[in-house]
Amino acid sequence: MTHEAKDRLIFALDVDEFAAAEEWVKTLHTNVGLFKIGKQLFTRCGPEVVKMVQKHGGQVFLDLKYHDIPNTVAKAGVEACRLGVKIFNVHALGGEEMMRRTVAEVDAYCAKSGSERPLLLAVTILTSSTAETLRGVGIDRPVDEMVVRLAQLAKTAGFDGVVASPKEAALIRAACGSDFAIVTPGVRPSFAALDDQKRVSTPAEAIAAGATSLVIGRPISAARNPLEAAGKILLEIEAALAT
Ligand SMILES: O=C(O)c1cc(=O)[nH]c(=O)n1[C@@H]1O[C@H](COP(=O)(O)O)[C@@H](O)[C@H]1O
Repeated sequence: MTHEAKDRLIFALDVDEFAAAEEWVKTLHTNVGLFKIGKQLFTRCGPEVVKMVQKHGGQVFLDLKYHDIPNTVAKAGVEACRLGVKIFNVHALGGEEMMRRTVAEVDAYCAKSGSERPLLLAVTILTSSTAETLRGVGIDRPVDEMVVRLAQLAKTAGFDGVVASPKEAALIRAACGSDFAIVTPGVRPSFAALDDQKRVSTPAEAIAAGATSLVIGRPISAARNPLEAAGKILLEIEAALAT
């Protein structure tokens, strides 16, 4: 496998125990470059679990989806830098000022400390949401319009990319240009179940639409042979990159 494909595969460590997380990292690190630590695992285990992934040679996507007043999110972002994570994210719905302040404080911290600057991603509209979900919170716009609008806002604020459904990757690529990262969850290889995801694509479709990395959890963790499932996904990513 080339590093190219492996570094585009992000495994969602959606487990509640340190030992289970470590087992996954040991099992998958040959086929997976980045491990996503989300709210469940981080709330249970804290920064120690970030260090554990790094100790095994994996890189960390800290998926805490910050959404708060600008000062609070910017300061949380600096703490994410201090942990040495490769990627962290916020909700684009937190607004332009929240994102701008975060970029400014992260840049200042990294310049001063000499640490590598993480990739800053903004979540657009969650892949579990539909037009009905948006209407329920008073947003009467179509999902794809909101996604593009939030992606453009993130780019204007200085963010490196977005988290979005692969269904909207092509629209984001067209609106935000070629050097903007598009990280897509909601990816389901043909061998996997949909679970609670609603707007999904296969790995090949996601890459062809312009996704730069894929976040995949249950299609790997629920597979009979998870390492083999990750390997099949890598092959699909490689084939899509070659076309
Ligand atoms: O930010 C995310 O990672 C994320 C955003 C989104 O819109 N949808 C989404 O599913 N996710 C995350 O991506 C992962 C998807 O996991 P699976 O559905 O098991 O592949 C979960 O950890 C979600 O929290």
